[in-house]
Amino acid sequence: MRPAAPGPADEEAAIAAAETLLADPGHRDHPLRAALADLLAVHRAQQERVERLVRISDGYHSLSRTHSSNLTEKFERQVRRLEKLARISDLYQSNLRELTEALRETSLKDPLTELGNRRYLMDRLKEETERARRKDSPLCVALLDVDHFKQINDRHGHDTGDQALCRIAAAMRANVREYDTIGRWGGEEFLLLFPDTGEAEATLTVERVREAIAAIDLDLGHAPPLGLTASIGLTRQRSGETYSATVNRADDALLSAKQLGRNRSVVL
Ligand SMILES: Nc1nc2c(ncn2[C@@H]2O[C@H](COP(=O)(O)OP(=O)(O)OP(=O)(O)O)[C@@H](O)[C@H]2O)c(=O)[nH]1
Repeated sequence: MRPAAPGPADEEAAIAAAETLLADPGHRDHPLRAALADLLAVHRAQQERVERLVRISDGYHSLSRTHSSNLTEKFERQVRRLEKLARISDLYQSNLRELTEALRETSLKDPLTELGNRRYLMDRLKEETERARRKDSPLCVALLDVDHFKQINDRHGHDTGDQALCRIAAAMRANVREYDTIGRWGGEEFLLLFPDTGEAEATLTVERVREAIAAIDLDLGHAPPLGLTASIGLTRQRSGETYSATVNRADDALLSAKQLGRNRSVVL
């Protein structure tokens, strides 16, 4: 069996024993005393060197621990800052999208009647003309003009005129299909666009709209209710023609309706 390796307690006991021997005046002239003193000195120097190395190594470890925890904190701070920036940028972009959409809607809407405005109608006319051509399907266009509207303004005031326009817009909205387009062409004139619709069906629709307008009684409060009428010109787009040519023919039909006595529709 091998003897167990000496531990720190053995080392301390050996040093104490050596020191006792060296301090004993009885061993002053012993031939091995000088060698024992040298050995003890060498041991102490080595012990000191080891302790210094341990201190340096401990210092280095604690320094590197501090350094790496500083780096981790710095990294986490940067990540938090980036996350905040990403959130701000997302919010900014969604606000910008909403604003752009609101601006686009406003630029295409008539503020009084809340129907599409002339710019919107031009876009729709263009799109529907192209679609009708692609699909070889019928497209009808009508122009509607309120009768004697100037008189309404002159006799009852501009606000009553505005109210009349809103009621007419509502009557139009209530009497067309979901995929028809209606909008304010300008002043007291409106445009109706009937995709995938032949002349006969479109005539029925514009007549329904005209009757609904004729049934409006505008409450004036102080005077008997005010009746309204409108004249309508309707046409079907011809093969290969531009939408402005179609609108011009609808305008001619509207003029005829006015000339024939108003409150009627004419198809050209
Ligand atoms: N209240 C109001 N009036 C408007 C608006 N836009 C246009 N008008 C008026 O509409 C009137 C149109 O008059 P005219 O073009 O002479 O037509 P009309 O009196 O309807 O006559 P006919 O079309 O021949 O039956 C003008 O007095 C315009 O000032 C609006 O937004 N509100």
